[in-house]
Amino acid sequence: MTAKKITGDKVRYGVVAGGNISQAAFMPGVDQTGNSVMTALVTSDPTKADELASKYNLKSYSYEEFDKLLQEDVVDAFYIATPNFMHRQFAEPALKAGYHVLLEKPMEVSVEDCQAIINASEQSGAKLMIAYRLHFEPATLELQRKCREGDFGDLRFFSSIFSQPLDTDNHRAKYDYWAGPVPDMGTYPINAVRNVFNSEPIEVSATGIRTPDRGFEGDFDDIVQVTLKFPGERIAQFVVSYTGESSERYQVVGTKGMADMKPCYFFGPGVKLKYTTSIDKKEETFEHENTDQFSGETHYFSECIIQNIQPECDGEEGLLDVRIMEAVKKALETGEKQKLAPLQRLRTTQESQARKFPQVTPPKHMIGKDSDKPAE
Ligand SMILES: NC(=O)C1=CN([C@@H]2O[C@H](COP(=O)(O)OP(=O)(O)OC[C@H]3O[C@@H](n4cnc5c(N)ncnc54)[C@H](OP(=O)(O)O)[C@@H]3O)[C@@H](O)[C@H]2O)C=CC1
Ligand SMILES: O=C1OC[C@@H](O)[C@H](O)[C@H]1O
Repeated sequence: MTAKKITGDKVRYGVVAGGNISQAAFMPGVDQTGNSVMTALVTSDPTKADELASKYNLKSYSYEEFDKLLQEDVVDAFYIATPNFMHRQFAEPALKAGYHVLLEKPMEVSVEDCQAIINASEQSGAKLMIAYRLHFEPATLELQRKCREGDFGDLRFFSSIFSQPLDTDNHRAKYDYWAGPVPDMGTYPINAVRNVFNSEPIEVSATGIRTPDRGFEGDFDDIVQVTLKFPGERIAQFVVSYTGESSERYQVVGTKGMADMKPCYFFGPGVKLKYTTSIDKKEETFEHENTDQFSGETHYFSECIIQNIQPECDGEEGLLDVRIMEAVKKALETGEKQKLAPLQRLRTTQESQARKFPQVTPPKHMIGKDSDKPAE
């Protein structure tokens, strides 16, 4: 199969899974991109197949009908937002069939699965992008560029926290490590520090704990501390948690100055990512407008499809994060430091990727079996 060519002026998207992030963030942001449109929904929930599909004027399909959809001319691309362990199940056949794929983070639950998804994309030439919404967020891109250009001197260390209390009903609470806080939230500090240092870690160590009476069905540590050693004697550490109060921050310290970003990972109405720098003891704060990060990533990916450009946050970027998560898992299981083969990725975030779409208002209520939960 060869990659789908766009015939109209908009990329037609099929949404796979109508969960929280699809309903609250991706779907409401598509219209204002101007270069993207939704035409199909793939869901296991009959209420979503009916009500969510009609809200956006979409053709709906069950998971069992996915192959049928691949044979029809209804979409050019998919946005896949199933739980992590189901990403390959939809991404691989879609890419093989020539459909472009915007795949939610983390890319999958093993390097082997990530590689299979990359192979499928290379086989047909269809574009693959991992939905790293912060790769299109102006404050993030600006700070990462300053770090790499030496504004803070020789970067020495990175430190971060990301915490969010998790509802015991959420799918993340029911499985193993791969639905736990390291793949779910650790993606953010891991991806941030790789782009801040423009480098890949060579050693990983980790400690995890389980909060007493946490009420989660799944077998995973709910608070995890990770240390990453980078070439050039640089270090990064972060803590992610499903049981602490919501909090997020990262700090980068160099020989000449430092940056402190807070908030740094989240999105949504009113969330303005902001950072303060301190260089030669002079403090300055940088705050950008609140942007719709989902519209931004969708606009960029559609542009890549239309103009035949390899997306910056492609499958390699996703795999390199999952490679670290696999090492964290081993470090937690064995209590031992894990070595990673030295690697250097040739691409990194670019400020030209910034997109400034106004934040859309998410719907007040979710449709379907998740409807008891408020849209975030
Ligand atoms: N980029 C970002 O900022 C964010 C990314 N994400 C990523 O998006 C993905 C989905 O997350 P989110 O929307 O929060 O998850 P939800 O639990 O809210 O939704 C997941 C959806 O997947 C479908 N599904 C299919 N099989 C299962 C299963 N066994 N258990 C639960 N759901 C199933 C359901 O959709 P249906 O009923 O339609 O079949 C369900 O509603 C994850 O990979 C996550 O990491 C999540 C939040 C933020
Ligand atoms: O942005 C995010 O923050 C909360 C997480 O649960 C989610 O999966 C993640 O992508």
